[in-house]
Amino acid sequence: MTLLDSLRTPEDLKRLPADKLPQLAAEIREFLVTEVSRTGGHLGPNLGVVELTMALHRVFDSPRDPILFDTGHQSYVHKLFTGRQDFSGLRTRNGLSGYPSRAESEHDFIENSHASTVLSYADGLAKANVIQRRADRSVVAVIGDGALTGGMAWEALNNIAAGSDRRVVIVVNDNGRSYSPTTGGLADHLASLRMTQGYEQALELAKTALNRAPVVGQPLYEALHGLKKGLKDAIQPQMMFEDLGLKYLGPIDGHDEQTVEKALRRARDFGGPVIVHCLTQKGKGHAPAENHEEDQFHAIGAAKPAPSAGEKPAPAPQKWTKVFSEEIVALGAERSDIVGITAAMLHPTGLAPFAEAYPDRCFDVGIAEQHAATSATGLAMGGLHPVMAVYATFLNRCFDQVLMDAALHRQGVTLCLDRSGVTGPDGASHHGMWDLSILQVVPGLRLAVPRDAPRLREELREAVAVEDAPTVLRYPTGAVGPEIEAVERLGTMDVLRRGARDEAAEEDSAGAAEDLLLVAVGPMAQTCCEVADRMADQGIGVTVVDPRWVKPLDPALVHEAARHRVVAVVEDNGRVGAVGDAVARTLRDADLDVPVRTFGIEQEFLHHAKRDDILAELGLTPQSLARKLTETVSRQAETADEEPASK
Ligand SMILES: Cc1ncc(C[n+]2csc(CCOP(=O)(O)OP(=O)(O)O)c2C)c(N)n1
Ligand SMILES: CC(=O)[C@@H](O)[C@H](O)COP(=O)(O)O
Ligand SMILES: [Mg+2]
Repeated sequence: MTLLDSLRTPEDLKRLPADKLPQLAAEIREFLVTEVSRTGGHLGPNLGVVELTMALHRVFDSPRDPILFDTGHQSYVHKLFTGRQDFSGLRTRNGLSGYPSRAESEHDFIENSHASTVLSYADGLAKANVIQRRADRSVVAVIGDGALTGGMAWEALNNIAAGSDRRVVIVVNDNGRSYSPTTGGLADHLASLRMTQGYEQALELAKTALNRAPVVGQPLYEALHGLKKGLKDAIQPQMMFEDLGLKYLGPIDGHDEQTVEKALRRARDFGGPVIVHCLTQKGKGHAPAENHEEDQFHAIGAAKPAPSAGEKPAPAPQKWTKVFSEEIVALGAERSDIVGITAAMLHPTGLAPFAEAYPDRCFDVGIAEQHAATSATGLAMGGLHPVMAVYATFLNRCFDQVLMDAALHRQGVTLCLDRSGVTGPDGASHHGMWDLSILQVVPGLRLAVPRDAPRLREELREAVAVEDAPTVLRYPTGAVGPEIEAVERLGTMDVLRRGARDEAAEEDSAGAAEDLLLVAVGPMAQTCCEVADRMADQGIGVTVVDPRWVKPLDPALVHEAARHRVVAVVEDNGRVGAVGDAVARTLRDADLDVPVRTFGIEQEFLHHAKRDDILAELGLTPQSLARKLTETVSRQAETADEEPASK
């Protein structure tokens, strides 16, 4: 049995003799590399917090002292110490979440994987401890250097610093990276603090050497120490955290478990807000991760089965991100006013090639989507056309900036939302299921949902041509589907299939020449064409249209709807207030009394599982949609033949 096998609770860890901890750390790293390489997940961040998490659970008494993780992608080791060592189903249906999960353990608190929130939770929990006379308890918040570039973190620090009687231990897990090296003035300051660790070590060496030197040694060491203080002040003009009124401990080696324990005990016993600045390395102990320049194995995919002997590996499918990446580089060559903005996700959003081609025209603002959106508005006011690439779920973070900065000022800012719709293994706070709803209320904003690669290219070009309103494109994770050519374009809307109802069918009393108008939103076009084919086999006439721009909808949609018995809208977004509701409202406003059925994601928080499995569970498959719509059309046909038209 390994040491890791013997651990079921944090108490088991506390009982381990210190001299066993290096062996335990090695076992944990071997476990993480083996398991996460197979399942996929955040290998690099978790390899970087092995000793740190050991020390946390040996010093504090979780969950009495909550141990909180910002973003939560680095909580695998915490899970190992709190009774969860079966990683076989990590990030899959019914398997362990890749983030803390309150359903999994009392030791878990924050499930939201949106960065920079942990200090606010800690502030609240610490205030609750004081009010409820639990002031002897500590609240521990682990925040990465990347998450520390998010504005919320500084809002929280401002409040935490004001509570000298509140036991908040802030552990800065500083590995110098988000995905890429962390950017900005704060990152530089942290880097300069990291430098002092070098000074400390050098000084320790000097002190040891000098102490051996008779007589002259001690005074010389004092002089060196004074020099170091001067140097420190020179290099770090302001110890920012201490100026905020926060006790600062560090920087310390986050991989020296005993040093971390010692610092955490000091912090715990301080009795007020303390920052413990730990220097760590993402991917620590696994050379392929340590040496991975792009992101040190921040998030790796599940191992793919090796091709059988003689079998040629299938060509990698074209991904949505790659299509965007290529087109924005092409646009950058054609238009010198186009600039790129990322919130610490240069590679994952596909902006890296643009940044490589045009380094002066691409800005990584850190994990700061709110700043990104308003800075983009400033760039537009300054005569440029910014293209801001973010994951769809993180658009939520900057909704007010899109509304009251970009849209209110009618500025030509283009947002490209990757990972829209159901994403899958990252769970509830990562599914991009909100944007088609929340953006409906932004006056003047234009919203496109490309169905395939040519339409992404085409609609991106249409978007950057708009200079008096924000424009948005959204596309899903993973591989792009087959290209679907239109049979007709009506305004901005594409007709993909005309109903194939048998010729004998006359227009019914309601004037409907066709049975069903199927409005396919973006990539759901492939599913909807399959639905049309299935229903055609039942003799049901289905017209499939792709609006391309779902805001504003083209008036041609109303004319098409008037020729059909039923209208249905299928989208990969929460149903409430999304395109389906927009279509229904538009038809009502046109006094068109045609029934509208909307299909999408029920307005609930979705668990983690594979994207296709979740879409199937939601009924967003050709089989399920065809069955439901056949029933609807049949019912409507009976009703229409019984009642006079009211159109
Ligand atoms: C608001 C928000 N934007 C972007 C992301 C995507 N994201 C996940 S982890 C990460 C980097 C986090 O860096 P850091 O806080 O330093 O943690 P580390 O991975 O280095 O441990 C980013 C940008 C996110 N989770 N939340
Ligand atoms: C934690 C986080 O927000 C990201 O690391 C996310 O897990 C990446 O998702 P993709 O794998 O889709 O890029
Ligand atoms: Mg980091």
